[in-house]
Amino acid sequence: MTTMESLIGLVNRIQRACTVLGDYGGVDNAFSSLWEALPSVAVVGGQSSGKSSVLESIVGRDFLPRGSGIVTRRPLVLQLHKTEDGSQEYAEFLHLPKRRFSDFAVVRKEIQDETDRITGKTKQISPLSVLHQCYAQDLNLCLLGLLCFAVVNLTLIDLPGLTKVAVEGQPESIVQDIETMVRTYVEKPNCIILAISPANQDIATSDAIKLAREVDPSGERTFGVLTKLDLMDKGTNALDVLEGRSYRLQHPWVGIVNRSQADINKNVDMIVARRKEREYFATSPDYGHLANKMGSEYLAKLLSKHLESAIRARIPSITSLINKTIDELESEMDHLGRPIAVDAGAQLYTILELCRAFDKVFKEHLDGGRPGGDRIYGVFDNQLPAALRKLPFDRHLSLQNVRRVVSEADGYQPHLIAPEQGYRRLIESALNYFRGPAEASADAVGSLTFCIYLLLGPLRLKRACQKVNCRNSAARALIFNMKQELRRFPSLQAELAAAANEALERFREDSKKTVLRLVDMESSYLTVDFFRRLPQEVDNKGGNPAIPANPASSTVDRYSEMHFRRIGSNVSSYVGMVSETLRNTIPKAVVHCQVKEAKQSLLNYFYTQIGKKEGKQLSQLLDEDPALMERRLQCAKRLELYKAARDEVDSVSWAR
Ligand SMILES: Nc1nc2c(ncn2[C@@H]2O[C@H](COP(=O)(O)OP(=O)(O)OP(=O)(O)O)[C@@H](O)[C@H]2O)c(=O)[nH]1
Repeated sequence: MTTMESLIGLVNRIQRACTVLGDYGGVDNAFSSLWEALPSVAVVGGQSSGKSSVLESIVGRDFLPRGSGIVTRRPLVLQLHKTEDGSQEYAEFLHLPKRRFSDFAVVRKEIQDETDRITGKTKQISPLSVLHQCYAQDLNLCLLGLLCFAVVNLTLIDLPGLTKVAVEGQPESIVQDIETMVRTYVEKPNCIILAISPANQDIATSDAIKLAREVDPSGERTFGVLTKLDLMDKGTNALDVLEGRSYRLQHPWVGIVNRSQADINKNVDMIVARRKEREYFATSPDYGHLANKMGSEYLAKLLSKHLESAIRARIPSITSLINKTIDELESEMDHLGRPIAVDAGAQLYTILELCRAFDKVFKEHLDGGRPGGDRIYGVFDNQLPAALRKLPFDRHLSLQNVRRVVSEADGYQPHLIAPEQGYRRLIESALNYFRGPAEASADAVGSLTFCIYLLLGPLRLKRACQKVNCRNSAARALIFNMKQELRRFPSLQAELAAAANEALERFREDSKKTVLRLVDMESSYLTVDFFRRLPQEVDNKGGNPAIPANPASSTVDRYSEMHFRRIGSNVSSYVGMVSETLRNTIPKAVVHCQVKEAKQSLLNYFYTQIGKKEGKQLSQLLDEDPALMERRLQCAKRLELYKAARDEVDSVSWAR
């Protein structure tokens, strides 16, 4: 295969891919228009100027509806392909993908029918294009010899003719509508314009030239084609135009003689028509000297050369466009996640993977770098000490209460030396107050649940991601991916949330029991040392408490106010000591029972829950949203096409 042929194949395949993908020009598409990077040829001109006839000549096949009045009512996108030697020629339509037409008369009928289907049998026009592909055996030896120079497989676009007035059956806006539609094709910088003007009209009135000049002021991509040379008034000729004197174009004008309406009616075939055209120029007294630069064959050759250089010039931008699209598609595929496996083993694997990812992110919440863990510390550092400080020991150890409790404990026989029972009762009832804050700490560490919400709450995705330390972009990506993955499977997500909450609830209960036990332990055995070290009763007359009092003198004051105050203050320091201990041990117990446990066994818990499920239940957990599945399929299809296009670009050798 020559370089040019690979290039041609590439262009055609990419164009076909674009059309299939809906990346066709004019359609606003996220994948930006690859189509626009590829050259094509559009015929533009007034109504009945001979556009379809010119196009047919280039193709070398009779397949387009031609005639007087408005014939072309929809843009026709035509791609020419070369088939393998020996295989039959055929045509295909995008709207009939499986059908091959080998009779070109039927092709013409199908174009007409398809146009009628869209526009009705009216004189209305439609901007929807008909994609038509023509597969010819060997374009160089094409039936009529017409394409003998046309080595490039052309993509050609036949457009409705420009008009000046709306005729019966057409809306007033039609003139503007046609112009707008034609403009959308020809204003693209990749569009090579065949500006068709009939020679039997003054070139100054040419709609084609007018429009071409507007969209291509430099004339780089405009080819002036003068049709109907044979219909000029006797004694006149078009030499001024053809030799560039009337209106100069960047590329030379090409004169054409197409089949007349009479020829069409008589079914004059293309071989005959081309021969007649050649004879016309060869024998024309006016154009004889230009004969080798006139006619359909020459036009095709000119176009081929131009197209080749246009394609070459565009290759770099096509490559980068393809690569950009592939990148976009790949990152979208990453977000959409892998397709779900069908067999139970792989499904289980997917689920367990997600559980693992969930567990990992959850741990990161606890260990730092993510919100959640800090809340737990907040409980230990603020909430617990504040609650401990607020306990009503002042009231409990008021003189009045101490006296009452001690007296009640003494019963009928007041204590002799120290109110042992009274102390115990006072301390025990004071210690009871610790139960509240202890339990509350275990509850507050329900922040673990908050972490679960951060992870699983469907609406919190953005917020959770925002909360993640901005500097830590890898962590942000991890949580985003995991949430994105989980989001695919609402049932699994719900199941995970339920399992996590259930596990955390169990850990919380356990932690509550443990902290209460800590408090109970404090009441079960009092620190003897504390009491041993207590100074003995001192003389209430202002004696130094550090100096042991004389027991004989102190008995005098045993039931005095000072005595009870001292008891209260001793109990208070004991309780203070316990409070200090609990302030340190409650966090340990909570972390041990809840946080550590959650970190260690949440995953196991998931595994046990999931392990109980049967095959069918597993697939129910992976009940992905159908819209997402569809989106992934589309993406994958596009990706495949674009990758194939990239491979083709890569495989084209640019050596001439
Ligand atoms: N004698 C002669 N007739 C021509 C020539 N070119 C086109 N015609 C006739 O002009 C009429 C219109 O030709 P088409 O090829 O259908 O023109 P068109 O511009 O595609 O028309 P619309 O699609 O309707 O705008 C037909 O009857 C053709 O036979 C030519 O060079 N010489």
